[in-house]
Amino acid sequence: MWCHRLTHLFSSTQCLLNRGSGHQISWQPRYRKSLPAVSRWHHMAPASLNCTWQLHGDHLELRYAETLMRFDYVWLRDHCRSASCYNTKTNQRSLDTASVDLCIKPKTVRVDETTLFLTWPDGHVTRYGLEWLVKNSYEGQKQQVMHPRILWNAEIYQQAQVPSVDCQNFLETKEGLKEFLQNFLLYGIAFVENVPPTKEDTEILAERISLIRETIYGRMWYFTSDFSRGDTAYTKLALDRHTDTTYFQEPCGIQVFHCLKHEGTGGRTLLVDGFYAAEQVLQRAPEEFELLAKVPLKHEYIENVVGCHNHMIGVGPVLNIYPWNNELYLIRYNNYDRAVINTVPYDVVHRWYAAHRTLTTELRRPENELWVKLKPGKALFVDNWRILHGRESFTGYRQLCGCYLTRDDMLNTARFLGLQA
Ligand SMILES: C[N+](C)(C)CCCC[C@H](N)C(=O)O
Ligand SMILES: O=C(O)CCC(=O)C(=O)O
Ligand SMILES: [Fe+2]
Repeated sequence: MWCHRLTHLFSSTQCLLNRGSGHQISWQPRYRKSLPAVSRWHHMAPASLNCTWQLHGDHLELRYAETLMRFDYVWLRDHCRSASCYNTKTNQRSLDTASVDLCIKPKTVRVDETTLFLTWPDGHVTRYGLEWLVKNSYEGQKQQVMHPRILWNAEIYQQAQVPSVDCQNFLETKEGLKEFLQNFLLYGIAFVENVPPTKEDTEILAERISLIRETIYGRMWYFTSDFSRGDTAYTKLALDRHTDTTYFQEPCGIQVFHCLKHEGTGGRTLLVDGFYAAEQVLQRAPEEFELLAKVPLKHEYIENVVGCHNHMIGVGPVLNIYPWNNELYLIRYNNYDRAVINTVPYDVVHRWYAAHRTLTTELRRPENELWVKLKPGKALFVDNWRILHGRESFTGYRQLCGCYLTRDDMLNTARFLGLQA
């Protein structure tokens, strides 16, 4: 039995992390035919009594820092950090993994206070720091929070009183940028204030945290209700909550909105934390959560207006989770752009509709809705992999500008600033 440990670093309603056995999307490791185990535990000198190890037919078992770890022998050879196996200047592997005998076993094993030493049949010696092993082992990874997040409904978000960052502070100081990114990572939305209301200034903001992802809508876009493009966004109509570009194989990571002008009524922006809603589904109906995470669907963008002919298709489940720790990382939800369902048989389709309804009910709870009125000078960054946006219908002239950004490069900036991302 493969055990998943539940890790509670945040309360369960606040964090969608390692969910463990409650939710059965996990994978089973394939065991090689095990050789008889050597069941003699090795204890270390008094100084390191907290480390014990045991050699098995196909793996090494190591207990250190209250973590029981199991290492496959090929893994231990493959990750060798010696000068001939790993280039510390480039942080790249030099060892050709394909040259490792899949039945390899260490000839000798030794552990001192800090280090595990393995000698291989050809005499090569591999050293691992015990701390490094804890950090990099499967078991150690599972105990770590990958992405700290605060899941929110309107009340949680408002009570948190997350401050907007001042534009100058954001552009000119490391602290301003770091505070902004920390909030963005935690909540999936963040605001910058006192931005000059132009497309060019919005572009400068966007480039401070990531790279602009150019799409069929251009690099920086401007839009009004002129129906210049074949999409409801270019009208005055209300738009229900959704994520954008669900019809891309990889939906855009971040969306930036800056309202440059609005002379009229309505047009407020709706924001809903998709991960909070998904967490509610997981708590109430785990089998429906699983279905939403497993059934692949198509989303489609078909446009035929003067000068714009586009047909985009993206396939993927509504909820995307990392298979190894069940962490949710992307929600793909857009009922407008969802294509014909022809990837699932009829009986699964029916259960899928029921699961989709459960999620929709959560997403539509008024207490989960955060309404904001975007004004010139206030730029909004939305994590399009997590937060749904929508808008109220409006009257009058309204002009929005913005762009999409890549998520990887935002994470890169965050890591550079020392944030966990
Ligand atoms: C943001 N901008 C106006 C450029 C594009 C809007 C794209 C709308 C599309 N239905 C989607 O949800 O992806
Ligand atoms: O008009 C708005 O406020 C947002 C429209 C929209 O959903 C979009 O542009 O992606
Ligand atoms: Fe949108």
